[in-house]
Amino acid sequence: MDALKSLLSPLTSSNVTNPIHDTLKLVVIGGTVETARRASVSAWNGFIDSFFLTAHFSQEDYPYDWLMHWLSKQPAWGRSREFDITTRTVNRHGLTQSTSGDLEDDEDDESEDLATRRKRKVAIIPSVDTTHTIYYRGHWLRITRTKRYSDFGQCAELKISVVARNNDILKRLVLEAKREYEKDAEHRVHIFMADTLYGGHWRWNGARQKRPMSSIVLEPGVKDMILADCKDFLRSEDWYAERGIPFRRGYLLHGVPGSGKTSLIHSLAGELGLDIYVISLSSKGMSDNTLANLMGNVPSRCIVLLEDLDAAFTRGVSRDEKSTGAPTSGSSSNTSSTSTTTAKSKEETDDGSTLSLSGLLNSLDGVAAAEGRLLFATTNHIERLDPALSRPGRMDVWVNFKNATKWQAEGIFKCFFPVKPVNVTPTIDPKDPTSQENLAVPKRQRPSVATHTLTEDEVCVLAKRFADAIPNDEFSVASLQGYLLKNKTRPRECVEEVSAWIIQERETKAKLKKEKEEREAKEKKEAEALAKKEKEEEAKKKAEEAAAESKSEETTTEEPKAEKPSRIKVKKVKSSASVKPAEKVEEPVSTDSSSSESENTTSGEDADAEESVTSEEESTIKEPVESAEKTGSKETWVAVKGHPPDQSV
Ligand SMILES: Nc1ncnc2c1ncn2[C@@H]1O[C@H](COP(=O)(O)OP(=O)(O)OP(=O)(O)O)[C@@H](O)[C@H]1O
Repeated sequence: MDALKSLLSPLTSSNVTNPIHDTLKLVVIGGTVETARRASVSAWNGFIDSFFLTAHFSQEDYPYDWLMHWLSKQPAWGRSREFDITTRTVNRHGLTQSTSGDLEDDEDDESEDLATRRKRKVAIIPSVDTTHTIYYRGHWLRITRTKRYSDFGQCAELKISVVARNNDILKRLVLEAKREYEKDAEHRVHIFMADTLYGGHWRWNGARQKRPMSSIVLEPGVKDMILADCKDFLRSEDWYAERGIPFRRGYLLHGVPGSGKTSLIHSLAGELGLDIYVISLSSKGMSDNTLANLMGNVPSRCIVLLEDLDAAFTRGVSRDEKSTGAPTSGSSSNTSSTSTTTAKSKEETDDGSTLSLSGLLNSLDGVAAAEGRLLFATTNHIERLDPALSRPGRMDVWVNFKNATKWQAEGIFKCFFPVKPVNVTPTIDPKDPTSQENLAVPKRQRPSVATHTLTEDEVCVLAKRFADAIPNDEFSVASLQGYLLKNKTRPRECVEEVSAWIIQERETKAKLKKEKEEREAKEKKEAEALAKKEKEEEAKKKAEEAAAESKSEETTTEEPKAEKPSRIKVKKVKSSASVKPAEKVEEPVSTDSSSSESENTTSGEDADAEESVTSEEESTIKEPVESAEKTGSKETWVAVKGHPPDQSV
């Protein structure tokens, strides 16, 4: 106490006028005030916290999305005084729809260019680490958005605090947010992509508009069959449980590219209200563990899509022949493919992908595999799949997708040119193709589909003519769609010009086929040459190794048996030379600069002959072993031949 008094005395004594003392006085007073302030703030926070209920929502889980979506619709959220402005609206937290904070450009768009640009919406999101207060059902909610760094990278978190006796208000808030989110998501399908980093997790990839089932044109009954099967499965959980059958169902969609496999899955997801979880088995870093992790972490009701199932096994052949699902096909057993595989194998194993067939099978129906999911797998090469993979229980329903039939051609034409004209702008003369082509109309006035007026009869007649012109099973639906897209505003011309298009397509196909064949032939030739070269190099290497080995044996046998006749050693050299290429024996001779001139020009066989001669000579020369050791292995070899360094010089 006395010490404190003595410290403060210079400050309190009235007769001190020294400026240093004044400064000290201020510092002490300021420090005391600040300490008091901090203490009171902390006491207040403690007091408040004892009344507040706080909930945390992590971006990694769905409630975060529901709440961000709900918040995006609150006026107070949009009026935040500290905010980020972003155009990156494709975002898991639902800012793809208009939010209360969005900036809208109200100007009428005059040009097509502007109409396109206008779609880029500017959104306002309250910035991180600031607290916002929102009034909700008689309570003030304190909301803070923070960012933290998790194992999977950056991760946002939402903290909501409310003064309340129990957590009913927070429960109501979460449920309301969930309902609103689901209502808005009704028209979209959420896509999640497998991320193989950090042991495998799901990354939200966007929400796509639902695709109506009517836009998928398949042979009659196929769509209905699949849809009915999926629906039946989803409501049969108890049935499966009663019989002890794992509640899973697999669909294998196989066939030509561009025939509608992916589109059908997208459309089914929309119809069934399920999200899609996409796994690419050939992606970098995919392993048994990663796949098991991913499969174990899908929600109970969803579609899991394994795209291009065969691709994983095409790689797998070179990765681990024992454990992959690739049956040994004719093509893979020929020389060229083997050598190509060998050449690629290093590159493929380097990416850390170690997926095996057993790993894949386990993740599909092992004990840890998720239940309640619909598994869809697509492939263009069903013949490459292992039968174990496609057996019932793993793939219960198989659907073959072929090139377009006449029936499909007619159907897709009708999809493009529906009977009723939609929102036809009166200023456009539908019969004038040039005015139809000009679709640079502002979005609000622009019809959602092509501007044409065709009666039902006209559409039927045109569709029939179009289908008649299309050969069965030659063109994919995707290529027909491409042609129709080019002519989306010219239905009549589209039909008239279809024969010319077919000829052109055939020519292009033939040209591409020829180019492909040439390329393949060239690649095969190169691969064969490479394989031959590799073989030769390998043989050469082996010969070199054997020669080196025999030489070292010779050296080691020489040391303890320095006194023995050297004929034995020579015999050894001779025997090794008889199985290896002659030049290998010659090599040490020719590189030995201290050897005689005749040695430099001697062939391998000559060398052998010479060796026997020199060794006989050598038997009469008692060479000190030490001198040979001093000059290294080559010189030792020479010494054996009777040319000790001191003699040759
Ligand atoms: N049967 C179909 N009905 C309607 N549209 C189709 C059909 N088949 C293909 N398409 C159209 O062709 C395009 C490609 O289709 P999709 O991606 O579904 O084919 P895919 O069979 O999955 O091809 P790939 O095997 O190459 O992945 C899509 O834009 C789709 O609209």
